[in-house]
Amino acid sequence: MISVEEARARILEVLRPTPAEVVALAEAWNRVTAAPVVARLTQPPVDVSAMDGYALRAADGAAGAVLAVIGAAPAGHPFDGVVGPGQAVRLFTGSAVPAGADAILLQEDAARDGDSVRVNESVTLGRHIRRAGQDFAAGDAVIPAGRRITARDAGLAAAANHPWLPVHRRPRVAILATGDEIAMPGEPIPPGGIVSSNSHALASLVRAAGGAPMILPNARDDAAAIAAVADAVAGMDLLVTTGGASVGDHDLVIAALQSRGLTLNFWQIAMRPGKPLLFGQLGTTPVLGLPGNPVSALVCAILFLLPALMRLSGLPAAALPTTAAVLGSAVRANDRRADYLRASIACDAAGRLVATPFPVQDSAMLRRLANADALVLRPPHAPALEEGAEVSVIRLDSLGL
Ligand SMILES: Nc1nc2c(c(=O)[nH]1)N[C@H]1C(S)=C(S)[C@@H](COP(=O)(O)OP(=O)(O)OC[C@H]3O[C@@H](n4cnc5c(N)ncnc54)[C@H](O)[C@@H]3O)O[C@H]1N2
Ligand code: MOO
Repeated sequence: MISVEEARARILEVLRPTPAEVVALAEAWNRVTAAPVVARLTQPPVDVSAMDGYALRAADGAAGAVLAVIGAAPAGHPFDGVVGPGQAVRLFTGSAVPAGADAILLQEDAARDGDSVRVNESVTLGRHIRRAGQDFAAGDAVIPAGRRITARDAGLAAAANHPWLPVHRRPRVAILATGDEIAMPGEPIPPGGIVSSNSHALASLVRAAGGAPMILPNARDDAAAIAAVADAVAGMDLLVTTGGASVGDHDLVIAALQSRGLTLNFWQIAMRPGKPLLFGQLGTTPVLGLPGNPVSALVCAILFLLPALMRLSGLPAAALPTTAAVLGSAVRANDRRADYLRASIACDAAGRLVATPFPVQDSAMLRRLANADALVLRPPHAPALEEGAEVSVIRLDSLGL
């Protein structure tokens, strides 16, 4: 059994970002840039006023001075003359500062009288002038490659005059649930069977991470049925299977896919829940085989599928961030499998995060997982800890999953 860290590294080593496609800026939110966004213009393009008021020479702007108003320059209508000594030009927020002027007299600090204006408050050289290029200059890389476009980035790309952006194609992820006992929600359930929750949970997770999920029809515990998916997944960026990964007589995923050329990179990791995780390559399609137990499948998806999707999407791939918390109840010493305990989170009077693991940690208890706020990390062979001891947690609430 390999460690969680080695398993993640082996997965990320194999995966490559999807190729680029060009999308309209309106569609670019949450996509990942495939090239730096380079400004196609300078912002602001010229020196502009940050306030409504008058442009003048700072030397003329002492309190009590009276200046001749020689014109006006509304935003978008630059004044094409020069502001000379003793002169001022009316302007507004966003107006280009006319040649000759080097200060702004605020409207509130001025008294207008026909063609002249009186300075009531002395001006300061350069104050209230936004310099050309103060935000960015043409040729600046304003957004790097490999960044998920936020609403702020979309605004920045627009300001830099980009109607389209090159982004990585959404990773296409095929999802296959296996098992004679499972039925899709709403379908007839075989005797003693259960409804497949994994396909929908995983599809939602893939979508949340910016991927395009494709739920395949469930495969029975039958080698030929599982092998048949090899044809369906050509052209997918990843095949995710659930179930049939353990050691039972009906756990056929590895053997069935090996009959279609699967090369196994690893099988079984030192982790709970999720020991029977497998990873390999089926033709050009990487295969991540998750355990069937719903909690195991989802915890493994959080630990391995999310970073895999980051890599495929063109993002820097990394383990999920952890947060420090204190235990709300004691935990036992751990064995050789890293444990990820489902826990609730609260804040104590001192403002510390308190993580309280649920007393029962069965990997079939999906409701518990859905209600968990965090996973408490218990490294292999970690000692027993008392209530109040420090632990690392992965916040599930902030992942939006
Ligand atoms: N003798 C051993 N038995 C088991 C071992 C072991 O090492 N030795 N490992 C256990 C661990 S740990 C896990 S996890 C499970 C995983 O087994 P599989 O990946 O082969 O999963 P299945 O046996 O097919 O199913 C397990 C469980 O999950 C339910 N299931 C399956 N698919 C779905 C689905 N799409 N949606 C919801 N639930 C699903 C299935 O009905 C079973 O109850 O093996 C242990 N056994
Ligand atoms: O690892 Mo299994 O995932 O313990 O139930």
